[in-house]
Amino acid sequence: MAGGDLLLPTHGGLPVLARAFPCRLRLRVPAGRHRGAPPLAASRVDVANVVGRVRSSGAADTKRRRGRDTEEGLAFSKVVTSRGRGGAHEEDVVEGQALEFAAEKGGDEAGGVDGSYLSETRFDQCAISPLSLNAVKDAGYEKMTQVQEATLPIILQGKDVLAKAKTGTGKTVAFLLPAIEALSTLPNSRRNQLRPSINLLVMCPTRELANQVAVEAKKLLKYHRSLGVQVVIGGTRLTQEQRSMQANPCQILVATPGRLKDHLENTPGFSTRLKGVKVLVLDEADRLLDMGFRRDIEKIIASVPRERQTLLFSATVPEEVRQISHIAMKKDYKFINTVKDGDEETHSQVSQMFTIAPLDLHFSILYDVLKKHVAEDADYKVIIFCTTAMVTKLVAEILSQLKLNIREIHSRKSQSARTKVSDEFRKSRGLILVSSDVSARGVDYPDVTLVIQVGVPADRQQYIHRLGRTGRKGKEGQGLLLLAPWEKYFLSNIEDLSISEAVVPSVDSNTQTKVKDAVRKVEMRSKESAYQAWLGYYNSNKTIGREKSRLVKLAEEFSQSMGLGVPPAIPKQILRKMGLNNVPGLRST
Ligand SMILES: Nc1ncnc2c1ncn2[C@@H]1O[C@H](COP(=O)(O)OP(=O)(O)OP(=O)(O)O)[C@@H](O)[C@H]1O
Repeated sequence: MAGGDLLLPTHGGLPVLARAFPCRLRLRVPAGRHRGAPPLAASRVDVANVVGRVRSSGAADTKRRRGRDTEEGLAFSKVVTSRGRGGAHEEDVVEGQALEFAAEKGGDEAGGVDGSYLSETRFDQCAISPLSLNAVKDAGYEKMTQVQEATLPIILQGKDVLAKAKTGTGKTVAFLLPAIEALSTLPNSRRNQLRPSINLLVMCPTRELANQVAVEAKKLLKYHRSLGVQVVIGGTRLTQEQRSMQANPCQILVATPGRLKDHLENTPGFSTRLKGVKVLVLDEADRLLDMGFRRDIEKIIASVPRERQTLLFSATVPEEVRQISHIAMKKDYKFINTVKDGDEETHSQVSQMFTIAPLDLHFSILYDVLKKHVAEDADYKVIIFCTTAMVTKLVAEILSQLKLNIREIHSRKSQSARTKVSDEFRKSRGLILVSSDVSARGVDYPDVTLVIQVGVPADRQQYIHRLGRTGRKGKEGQGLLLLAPWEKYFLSNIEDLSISEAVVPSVDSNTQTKVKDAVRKVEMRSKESAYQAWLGYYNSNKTIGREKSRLVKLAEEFSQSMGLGVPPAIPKQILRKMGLNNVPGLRST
């Protein structure tokens, strides 16, 4: 950074970004863009003392959906133009009834800076069983969160519900608790069979999230001795899961779509067990209903009884998800939106910044920001999101060479390694997790201090969910989006969020040399894989992948940033799969 000064509003703000950027920043305040804040009196303030908020307005109208194979660098994305945001009221016309619950500011609760995620209603004021109530107490929950308060009575009535609530505000308990209540009233005979029916099926897009949901379910089941929970997520041999389901069949199943489909097709008696489903939950519903998972989900829905209760939960519910929610829910479902009309989908206590810098500076900037953050906050806990599994691996290797305390998680790691890293990161501080989108949604790592997104996220939703790994339960957090100049177009998708520009840090030559050395030490194979994955990811990006000759030039820039004079060659069949077999400038093997 040019050692610049910070132009800040003087009306307040959080001293949080100082940790990520203890150097001085220049915030760009777009003219006439702030809303709902007192007039901004810009003054020069050291960023180490205070960071202000800058609000922008305008609605993003372009939403993207992507396939789940981005991890392999073979993603596809489809641009869908919605009718605009804040559509809760329009949506009444489509189907279902929209209910809005204003999340007004509350006091400072549960250790957070913003208690607004909690309601004033205590669990013991609700019509839930003493068994559940005791478990809720043991879990340390006293008041309900806003989304729990808003959805519980309606779910207990047996209604289908589509619920939207910001990240980290307790949606898991919101669907699990009433679903468990519904199960606990089923006649005992159903539960005592040798191979009992599955009565509650929870679908999650990732293995980590499925495991986490099962852990939360176990907490709530503590006193419901006759109810059990099981997870089927893949990553282990199918036979192993089959054996454990046979040895200890449970009424609650948490699953990822691919593996559930495998069991439907290959596990004797499994489809019969699914005929007992009373409640179906799609956690991260918009993700499960997008093109990457849609087919599997449709098949799963066709395998459970039509007469059931369905609950769809997410922090983001784009218009197109409302349009297709009839795939899963009854016509008279309730849409419960706890994000107040006009409020942002992200948390106000999370400061968001973006930086636009040439690709060849990204590793140095990343190191610089991390070094400063680590030095400022002994309790640091950082997640860095990268575009693909292989780019994640590369970034983790570079940062490890630089002696930072790095862990790595993505789809190419074994499930046991993923679980180990995930458990460690949940419990620890002083760690940096470099991750692909396997950690983007739902995973609840407490006290993450900073989320960095390197490269353009798949879509607006993914940006919001990744950012949502920090600032959970009303706590402070920071987010940084690091883009190359040609990725700047993405900002129009998030221009309604409170995100401000930070100028490019001026990384000193010592740091640059150190980073170059670290990059040089990384194995060639990692670089080759990262290059291939990078090309696949951006090739499938509707904006960047449109012009192939430009894409090839940008990929060359990426390969140079890894210190390679000549971009690596790519196997012919992979180039063909990407539709890049005859593009000049690409080398093939
Ligand atoms: N009533 C409550 N009081 C205090 N803490 C709660 C309460 N309900 C849930 N929590 C805790 O809040 C945290 C966030 O919950 P959860 O992971 O369900 O959030 P979420 O809304 O599903 O987030 P995401 O959108 O990222 O999936 C968890 O640690 C959970 O244990």
